[in-house]
Amino acid sequence: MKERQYEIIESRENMKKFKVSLLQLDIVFGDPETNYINVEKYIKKAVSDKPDVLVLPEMWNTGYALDKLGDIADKGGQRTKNFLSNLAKRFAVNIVGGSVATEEAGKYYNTSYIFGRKGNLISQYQKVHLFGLMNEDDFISAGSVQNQFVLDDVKAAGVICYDIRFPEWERKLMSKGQQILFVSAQWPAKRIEQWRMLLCARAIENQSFVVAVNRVGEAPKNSFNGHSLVIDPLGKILAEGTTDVEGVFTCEFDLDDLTEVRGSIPVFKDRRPELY
Ligand SMILES: O=C(O)CCC(=O)C(=O)O
Repeated sequence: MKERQYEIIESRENMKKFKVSLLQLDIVFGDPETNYINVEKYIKKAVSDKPDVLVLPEMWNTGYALDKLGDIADKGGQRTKNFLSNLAKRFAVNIVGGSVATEEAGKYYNTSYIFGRKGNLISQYQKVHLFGLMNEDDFISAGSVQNQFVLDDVKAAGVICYDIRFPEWERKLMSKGQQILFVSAQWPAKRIEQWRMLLCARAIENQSFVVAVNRVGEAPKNSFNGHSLVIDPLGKILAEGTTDVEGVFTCEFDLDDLTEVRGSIPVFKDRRPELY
């Protein structure tokens, strides 16, 4: 697999910067050993950009090898938690750990772990909306808990892939002043235009930055072509991984932009939740 260092599409001076590194990786189907090695390699590469946070894709330990979960799901998420905690601490970087297949008390989950710069577990989340088209609901149990967290002093929330088709869920997550929505995905190439549009809509309606990582590469039933995105609160794409080779791209944005956008069109204040 070739590697590509992505370009920063937009970076301005003199702003309250927040820097994100997106790891738009390939995932080897049903092969956690190879995937942990590859993720570590790309985390080491990404930290040279000195990001505030690293973001990983969905189900990066196993891919959607759902019928093998009995052998390859991470029991209690222990391996992944140790792995991400050590790397977060070693490089003093926040990590939005995408998601991994985990086993908890005989059930399987699509689980995300968020770590702070000291290697501390900040939040964990089990995917709430399971994707029947890829038979996820036949193998995986749904979570029911929100994923809101603070990275340094930045308020954020996280969801996984199919969750972005449920704007009610993102609205709920983003309604307490969250500034960034993180999304980790394995979103197939054939619906990539929907991915782009849904994410821009989530950014506009929640007046927040969206940082979304999608994988590249092939799985037995699907092809993936990245198009990881960083989107500003007006829905403008700041960075996009438009190539289907794996790599890291890093983007900086100005959190102060939120104040202006939220001040000029105060949608959270103007909502009529009593009607809907
Ligand atoms: O909603 C879609 O089109 C893709 C969702 C998906 O691939 C997933 O949730 O894993």
